[in-house]
Amino acid sequence: MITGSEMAVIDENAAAMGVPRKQLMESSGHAVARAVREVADADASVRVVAGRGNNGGDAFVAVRFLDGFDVTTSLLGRPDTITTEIARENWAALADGEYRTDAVRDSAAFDLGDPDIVVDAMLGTGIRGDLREPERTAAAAINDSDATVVSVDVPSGLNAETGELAETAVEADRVVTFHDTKPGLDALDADVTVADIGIPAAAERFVERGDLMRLDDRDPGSHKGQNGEVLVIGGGPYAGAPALSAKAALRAGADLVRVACPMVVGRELQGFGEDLIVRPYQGKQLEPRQVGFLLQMARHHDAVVIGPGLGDAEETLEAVEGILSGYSGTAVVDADALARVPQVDTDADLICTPHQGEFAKMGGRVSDDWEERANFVERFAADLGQVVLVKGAYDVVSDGETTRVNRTGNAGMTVGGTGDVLAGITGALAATQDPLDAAAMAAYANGRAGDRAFEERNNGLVATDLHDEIPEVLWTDRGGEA
Ligand SMILES: NC(=O)C1=CN([C@@H]2O[C@H](COP(=O)(O)OP(=O)(O)OC[C@H]3O[C@@H](n4cnc5c(N)ncnc54)[C@H](O)[C@@H]3O)[C@@H](O)[C@H]2O)[C@H](O)CC1
Ligand SMILES: [K+]
Repeated sequence: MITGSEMAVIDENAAAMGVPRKQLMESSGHAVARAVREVADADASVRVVAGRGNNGGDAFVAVRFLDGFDVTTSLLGRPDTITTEIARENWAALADGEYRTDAVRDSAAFDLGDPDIVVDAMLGTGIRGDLREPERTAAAAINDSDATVVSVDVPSGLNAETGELAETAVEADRVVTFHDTKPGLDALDADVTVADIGIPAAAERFVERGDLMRLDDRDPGSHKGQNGEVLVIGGGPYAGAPALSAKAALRAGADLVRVACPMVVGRELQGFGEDLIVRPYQGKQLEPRQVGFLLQMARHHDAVVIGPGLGDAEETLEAVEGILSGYSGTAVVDADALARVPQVDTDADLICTPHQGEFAKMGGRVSDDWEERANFVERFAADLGQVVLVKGAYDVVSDGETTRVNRTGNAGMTVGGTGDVLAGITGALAATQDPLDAAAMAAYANGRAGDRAFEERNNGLVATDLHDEIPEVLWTDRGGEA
């Protein structure tokens, strides 16, 4: 099962891989036509009732595959208000092909007639709220008629995000849904078929620009509040690492980032930027006596990043264990802090970000072959019950069930500090997103930022170069087409 918004992610990934949505629409339309042929007698009359989005577009395609039937296509609205280019093109193809079409101006002008079959293509995954006019009147007419109703993707009125059915929803006899079943379809008294529309498996496996659509405010799946507050627990032997993470978190959209660090590096850390809020504690390194204070702070943040620059002193790692075992929010665990993850008992949702060496130390199996590595990481994540992101030329992200692979990034990024940047981006995204999605998007964004920096700096790239590229990658450069 897949929600409408996750479908849009995969769709965009497919487009990024050279399979544009118009091609998918052609397959969708063909599948709808096949379903109509299955229920239609040779002399059946077919009435297509289409909305102005891509759900309607699928039906316009279907009409071209129904030559020989008595088909009339009604568009609910003016042709120039069709919302997407590809739906408009397929509508125009009907007009140019002398197919029988009409555009319904308002509900008073809608007359269903008495067709044998209705193709319900008013609303698909793009629905918001209850049916408005003229869709509402059309749905009532469809439900009053004796026609066999074939719904495209979902019955108009079913919300593919929540599975909720509007009171005025179309009552379908058959549903042809695409790629995978959608929430709510199971509960219907209808014959549901899932049509393969040619989305490459890679569009789900690999992280691509479509994954970043989850950051879109208009995403119907997102009920995220503000953009989150992140606490970085790092520093001691090193001051640069937590600064790199914290700045990356800010660039990745976090509203507030605080860095808790030993007093000895506090001033140096503050020197890295006025945007950083530094909360120094006594001592030269993290020790168990700070656990209480840090846990209290952590509770007031949406996500914690723990590890950058902490070092591996025994007291420090003991304190890490104390923090993780007392914390129940979301934490990104990086660098030396990773060592204690396998033995800690925690209620927190962890996102562990080891490179291959750290992963091996945690007990994971490594491999040079990314597919084999993906299997190893998946099993390790399943045993651990946490999200694991193993960095490499191909990053592997898994929660033990779903495993994603990221291909962005380049050899220039082997320079120190890029892992700290990744941890910071992951923390910012984990403040508002599901942990697995956050890790996948962060790996993609970090690599893309590195690729953009590499274009300018080549092998002279340094970790701070990535910071400036992050906003562009996350919010401007992610493409998207209708
Ligand atoms: N990979 C795939 O699954 C593919 C699916 N396709 C089909 O595209 C639709 C989704 O298309 P989209 O354009 O995003 O949205 P809709 O057509 O569902 O609706 C948008 C349209 O409806 C208006 N609207 C929204 N809410 C309401 C309402 N409550 N009442 C009335 N009107 C409403 C809105 O303003 C827009 O005009 C998916 O379901 C598939 O059928 C593609 O073929 C590509 C592959
Ligand atoms: K529909």
